Amino acid sequence: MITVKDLSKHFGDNKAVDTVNLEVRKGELFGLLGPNGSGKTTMIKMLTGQIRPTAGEIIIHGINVLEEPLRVKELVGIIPEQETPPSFLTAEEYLYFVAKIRKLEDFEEKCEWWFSYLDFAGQRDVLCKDLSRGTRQKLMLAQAFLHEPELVIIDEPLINLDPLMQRKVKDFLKDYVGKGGTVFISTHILEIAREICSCMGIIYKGNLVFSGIMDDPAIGERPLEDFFLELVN
Ligand SMILES: Nc1ncnc2c1ncn2[C@@H]1O[C@H](COP(=O)(O)OP(=O)(O)OP(=O)(O)O)[C@@H](O)[C@H]1O
Repeated sequence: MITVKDLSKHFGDNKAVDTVNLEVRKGELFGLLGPNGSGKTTMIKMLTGQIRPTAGEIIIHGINVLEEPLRVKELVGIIPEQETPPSFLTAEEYLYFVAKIRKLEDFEEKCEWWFSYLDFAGQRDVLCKDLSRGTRQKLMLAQAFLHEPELVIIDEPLINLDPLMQRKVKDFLKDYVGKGGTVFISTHILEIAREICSCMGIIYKGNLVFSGIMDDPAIGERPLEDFFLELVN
């Protein structure tokens, strides 16, 4: 589903991402882990066509992201880091707007499902600028999954959500990949990865220092935190 070859992004002398190679297969819930400033968001920005790499190649669903960014954006659901929906639309207007762009026909039913599942129907008529941060994140999750894309890429999926909503989103993500979807998340919260991801990559100082399944023999019986700290210290 995602193939990354020799991918780099340098900001001057800062090698934010440096010659990363990565494969994410269909049906995986892949977690990109790493300490602050290690290159997670830079990776996601390149995967989603928000910034151009310094070097390397990204193929998503057989499409070259650099050559056909719009085709990739049509196929993929995206939640960028700390993204906020347009301030001048209400929550419902925003979802309907996204549904129109995605050319969905039965969108009212789908929007209703999201309002109900994430329990924010009461805020549907509130302008996005006046929504709480958690409700904005619910809206961003709804818009990313509305067209049921084959791949969803999310920078910090559970940010600003309370424990109940975190539980619901985790269950939803596991269910989504169980039905054949693919989800790529970045997080610096190891417990999230341990709980929901089938595979993970660990990035440190721009280098991918580990990539494998969650019960990879290299991790063994150690707590994930110990394994992580050995790699990033
Ligand atoms: N637009 C930019 N210009 C210059 N440097 C940048 C830019 N964006 C990111 N960087 C640098 O690239 C490195 C990686 O940053 P990035 O945001 O990808 O890390 P991260 O792993 O997502 O961190 P965090 O967990 O703190 O969000 C950092 O050193 C950061 O300062």
